[in-house]
Amino acid sequence: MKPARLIAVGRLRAGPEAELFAQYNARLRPPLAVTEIPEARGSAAEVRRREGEAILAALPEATLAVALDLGGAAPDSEGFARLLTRWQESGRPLAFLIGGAEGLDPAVLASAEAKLALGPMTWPHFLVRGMLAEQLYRAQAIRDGHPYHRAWRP
Ligand SMILES: C[S@@+](CC[C@H](N)C(=O)[O-])C[C@H]1O[C@@H](n2cnc3c(N)ncnc32)[C@H](O)[C@@H]1O
Repeated sequence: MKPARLIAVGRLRAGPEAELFAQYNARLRPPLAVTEIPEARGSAAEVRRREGEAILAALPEATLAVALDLGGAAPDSEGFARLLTRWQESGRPLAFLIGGAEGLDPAVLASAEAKLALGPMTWPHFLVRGMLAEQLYRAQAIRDGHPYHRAWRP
C-alpha cells in the first residue's frame, strides 16, 4: 500500500502530543508521511487563506484529499475502515489535511474529496494528529481481524 500523507498546520514539538502520534504512526503499514505547514500570521481569514494556499501547494497532483473538519461526516470506526479501503483502492495519492487554530480555509474544504469529523467537539489540532493516527491503526486492525479492535459493547 502506498503511504498516505498527513498535511498539517504547525510544527509539532517534542511532548505528549508528538509521542501519541509517533506511537500510532509507527504501527501503520506504511506510516503516514508528514508535511508540516508553517502557521501564518494576520487576521483569522488571512491566516486561513495563507495556510490554505500552502496546503494546496503541498498536495501532489491528483491527490484524494480528506479534510479533517468539524463539518464533516463522522463515521464509526468500521465505517471509517471501509472508507479508507475505498480511498486506498482509488489508486490516487491519499492525503489527510488538518488545519491550524483558525481551521481550514473554505478553498481547501471545497477542494477536498471528503470531510471527516472526529465527533462534534473541537479538538486541539496537535491532538487531532494522534487521534487520526489511532483511527488509521484501528482501521488496519479491523481489516486484519486483529483483536485491538473490539466491536462488542453492552
Ligand atoms: C482548533 S481546530 C480549528 C477550529 C476552527 N474554529 C474550526 O471550526 O475549524 C484545528 C483543526 O483541528 C481539526 N479538528 C479539530 N476538531 C476536530 C473534529 N472534531 N473533527 C475533525 N477535525 C477536527 C481540524 O482540522 C481543524 O481545522
